[in-house]
Amino acid sequence: MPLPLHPCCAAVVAATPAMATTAGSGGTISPSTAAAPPPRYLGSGQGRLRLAPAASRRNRPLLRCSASGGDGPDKVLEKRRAELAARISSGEFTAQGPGWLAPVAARLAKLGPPGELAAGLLTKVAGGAARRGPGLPQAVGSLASVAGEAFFLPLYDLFLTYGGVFRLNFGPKSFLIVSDPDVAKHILRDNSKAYSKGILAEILEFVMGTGLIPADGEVWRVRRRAIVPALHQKYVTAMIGLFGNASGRLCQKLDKAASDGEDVEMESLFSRLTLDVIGKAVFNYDFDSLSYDNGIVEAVYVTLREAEMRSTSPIPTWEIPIWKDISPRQRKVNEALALINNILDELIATCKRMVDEEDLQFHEEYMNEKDPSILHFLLASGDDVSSKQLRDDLMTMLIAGHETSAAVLTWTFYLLSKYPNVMSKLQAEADAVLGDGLPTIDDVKKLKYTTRVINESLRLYPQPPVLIRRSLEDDMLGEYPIGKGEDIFISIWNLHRCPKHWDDADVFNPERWPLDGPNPNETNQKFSYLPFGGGPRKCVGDMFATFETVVATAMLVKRFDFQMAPGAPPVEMTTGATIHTTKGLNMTVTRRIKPPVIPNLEMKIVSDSEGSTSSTASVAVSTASITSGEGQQVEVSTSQV
Ligand code: HEM
Repeated sequence: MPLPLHPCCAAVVAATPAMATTAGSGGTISPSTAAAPPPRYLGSGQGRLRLAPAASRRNRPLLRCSASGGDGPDKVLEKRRAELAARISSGEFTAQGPGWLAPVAARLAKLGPPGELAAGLLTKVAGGAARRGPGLPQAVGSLASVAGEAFFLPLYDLFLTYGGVFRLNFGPKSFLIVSDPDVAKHILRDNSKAYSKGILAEILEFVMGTGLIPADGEVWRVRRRAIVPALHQKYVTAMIGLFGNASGRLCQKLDKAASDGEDVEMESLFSRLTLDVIGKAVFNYDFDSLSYDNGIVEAVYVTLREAEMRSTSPIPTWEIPIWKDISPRQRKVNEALALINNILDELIATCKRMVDEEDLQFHEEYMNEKDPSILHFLLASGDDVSSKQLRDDLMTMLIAGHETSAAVLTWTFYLLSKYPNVMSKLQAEADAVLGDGLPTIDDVKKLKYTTRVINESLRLYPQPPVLIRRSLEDDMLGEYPIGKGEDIFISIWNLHRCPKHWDDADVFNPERWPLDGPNPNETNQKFSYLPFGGGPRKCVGDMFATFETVVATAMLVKRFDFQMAPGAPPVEMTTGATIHTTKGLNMTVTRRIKPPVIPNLEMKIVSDSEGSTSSTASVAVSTASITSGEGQQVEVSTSQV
């Protein structure tokens, strides 16, 4: 999920010409340019991930837009929207038929009456071929018309103009863009059998094979039934220790950076954190990427970046017969895949031996204490599956559970740096709930505000921002008939920012979710909020991912203050399966200062009958305040002794 990697957007990006925008700190929109080399950050030298955001991503053919600068995301989006809205209302995007049709028909019409007749016929035939339902609103896009935008941003503006279902024509390609909650529910839940993963499955085949995300039909049904039980309550609860351990290792790294006065690039650190977690959780492999780089970590990233590249490349060079064997890039990818597959095969073999030697009593909440991984559960359950399918499933979960959680943490910390009042509430909760040891399940249940922060971060930055489907038969989307073979993008970004559904849709406001209310999900939000999808193909790792991100966030904010590093490049978005930054999330991390205890002594002199004196002090620890994030005064403690 572009990265098509997770469940979704590969196709969006593949099908949509690469576009780029950067908004600088002043909130202006300008074509993206390579920035000056960023300052030195922890992880920027030796030991930095090869996917290093700063250098290598700058040249990647990804879609970009800005999320930041001093103005914060809201102002940038507002300004950009105003500009695009003006262009939309000028008719720039409005199409009467498929995008390519209008210019061709116009040229034919210039040829006189026979040409006019041909133009009329062409419009009729092509209109039918494009399966336009009556009145289905249409927009036409081109590289030039939306240059400088990330693909989901123009989709938002077009949604405001053309409505919850419209057709977007890009050259000869055409997509249906869905931003209406009822239509999303219809596709994802009520009539889900009539839709497949379409282009997504094609692009991810090289890495996920027929793993759960790209799989369709019977393969998907069988694998889903085998895998879902593995993520039972006891397993997810046991994982909390793993989340705490990995987050503790990250804290140590940050502690060192704080001592050394080095800024840190948080996006790649979050990527390492979630890689370490998912490796252990899915197949009991310790990547230990937070401690050092090794060949396998490198191989995982080569593979991830390749999937990302394929999702954004207009020409599928990897399918050209000779090229794919001689291209150094493809050779590297093949080597990386071979390495990962070998390791997975070894892990499967080791786990099989463990299961064989075990005095096995399999039951619903079965879990091996030494190896609680999903792989162990699957083998112990007697899952009758080929090694290739098992490998595909493990690889799929590795990718699905890694990039998404890392992206959620990245954008959460970005938002926290912009909203210091939220940060201080979060820190107050972490102080109150967490002790010095690792968090327990009871702690996690008490971290209600932290959970709301994650819920709200996922609303503003859904990972992935778009889901992909293809219609397998004729259907009705609301009032519009559609044909078989339509490629559909369900824009979670649009649903999550729809001004009709959300007050102050662009504002990060965890308070919109009451602490004592239910955890927001697609059902109680009527498909206006679907961070984990919905219907039968809903994410299998939703609870896992929520606990993981809650534990990491609480542990980090309890120990450190986070601010954007001075002089750091503005935070810009690139879109793949998840939303990445283009140049990393460069932050200054400082150990939190414990509030000074200021005794408020009211001395009373007391004389006893023998004339000696003593003093009693009623001591009140007064409220201390420290300066947080962006200069805001934060109340940190009040207590009576
Ligand atoms: C915050 C982190 C995560 C987010 C935001 C997220 C989001 C999603 C979404 C939106 C879908 C639906 C895709 C679609 O309908 O096309 C999905 C599917 C899936 N996710 Fe996640 N996910 C996360 C973490 C995880 C984790 C940790 C795992 C594994 C342990 C995981 C495994 C999967 C799988 C296997 C599917 C495919 C399910 C199917 O098609 O039956 N995800 N995820």
